[in-house]
Amino acid sequence: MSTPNHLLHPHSLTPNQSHSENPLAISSNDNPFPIKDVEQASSSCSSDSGPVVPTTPLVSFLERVQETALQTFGKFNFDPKLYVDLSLKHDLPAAEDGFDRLTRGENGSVSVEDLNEYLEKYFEGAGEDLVYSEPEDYVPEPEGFLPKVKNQEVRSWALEVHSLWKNLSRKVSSEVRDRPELHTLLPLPQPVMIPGSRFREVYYWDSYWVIRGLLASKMYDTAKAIATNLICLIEEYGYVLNGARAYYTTRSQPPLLSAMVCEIYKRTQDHELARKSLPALIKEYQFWNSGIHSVTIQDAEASGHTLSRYYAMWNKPRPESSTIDKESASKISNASDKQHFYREVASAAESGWDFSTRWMRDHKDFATLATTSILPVDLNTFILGMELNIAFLAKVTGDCIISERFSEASLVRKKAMESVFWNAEMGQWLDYWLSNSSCKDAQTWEAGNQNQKIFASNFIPLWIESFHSDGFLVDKVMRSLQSSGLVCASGIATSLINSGEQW
Ligand SMILES: OC[C@H]1O[C@H](O[C@H]2O[C@H](CO)[C@@H](O)[C@H](O)[C@H]2O)[C@H](O)[C@@H](O)[C@@H]1O
Repeated sequence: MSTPNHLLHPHSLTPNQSHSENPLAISSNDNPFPIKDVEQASSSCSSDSGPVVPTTPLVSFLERVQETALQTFGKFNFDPKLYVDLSLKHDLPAAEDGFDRLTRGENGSVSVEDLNEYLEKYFEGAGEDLVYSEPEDYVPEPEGFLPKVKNQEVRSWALEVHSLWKNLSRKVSSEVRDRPELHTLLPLPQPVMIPGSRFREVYYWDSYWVIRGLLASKMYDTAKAIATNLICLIEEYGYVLNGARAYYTTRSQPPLLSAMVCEIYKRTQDHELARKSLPALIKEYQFWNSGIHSVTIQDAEASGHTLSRYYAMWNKPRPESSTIDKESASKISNASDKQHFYREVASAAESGWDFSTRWMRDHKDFATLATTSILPVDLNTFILGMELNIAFLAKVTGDCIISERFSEASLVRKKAMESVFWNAEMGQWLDYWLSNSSCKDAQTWEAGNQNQKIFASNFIPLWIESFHSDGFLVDKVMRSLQSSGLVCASGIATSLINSGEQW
């Protein structure tokens, strides 16, 4: 027996440096989004440093339930996330009291019967607080649907995919709004699309592809609703969370909201959405371009190039995978090294590439994860896109000053990407290893710090007009992609190392 069925209900450089040429650079003393209740860890070189955003008492308690469930049900078919997705039937002290009264064996396990009874008595099934919601703009065959697809077989398959919107559409139940302290699900004002299966909540970067799909399906209102939810998260937290759960507040995910808004704007010319999104997008931009996320590298001429990195505000096991993370860290004995490792794990989750050899110093050893020591090509491409998108949205809403500043910032980042990432010999942009992730005042660019391993992310800059408008460059990069070994019969592999990791 693994997990009780009722719980599986289907409906149910240095941080802070800012001396680059970026016209929008933010001084370390002038952080515009002081994150609420952030614990500052010490910043010595050997120990973990950086901010920690606390989670809620409910999340911490559910991690304890998760641990007991593992001890009781065993590893087989065990999904730790299920337990942090439960919501309380009564208040937290009652559930804690019931939990403390369970009779335990030596390893902390309880009998399967007792635990099932306890879970039934105190919790609603995971996902029950996100209720089905019929998307109002869904029609079985939208007018003008994929006009270029003529083949009947492909069209019917595409329509089948289109019909999945009906399965994935949800809204947050009113109970979450009324008693948020009983739920790890966060209240969102508009309907949502979930990835499905164990992912019973909205995810940040998944929403980009969701919106691309919704636009192809002509479901413009649903697409706008999803962007609006993400804007609300920025208004509340200062950044878009990894996902809409209390345990995802400690990190973001690849920042693609500006791309979502622009895609919607280009189809609908919705000025109101463009206008409403701008302050939020600027706030998000500041999140990614200040404090721990921002690093400056000096080139040989002593010019500073400021780029961004992933850096989670968390140095403990990820609550949704707490039991797994603890096991991964079990060989690390020093407490501070453990914290450091947990931050690297959470930062890899922030990258969306959880997990990948891309973030490991030794691809055979997961404990060598070093996400915060890497300046990633894809993240900086997304931020370059953000600069261009903000410039565009500011222009269409009549704010020429903002528009010009962001266009200038995009030129500065493009130059930084060319100086730090571009490798002319390989015809790719390469991730850059920081010499030291937190201790040195200035880092000087060194050719040997470019990570010469091949990843799909090395080609992502071609997605952005500033790069793909250069025909000569496109030819060179395309030749490099064709011969990279990444192009497979059914898609592009993320790396050349078959490590068993997801990415
Ligand atoms: O499709 C949703 C996301 O799924 C993966 O990551 C998520 O699950 C992890 C473990 O449960 C969690 O730690 C991570 O933060 C989540 O985003 C996937 O790797 C993501 O790219 C994807 O957005």
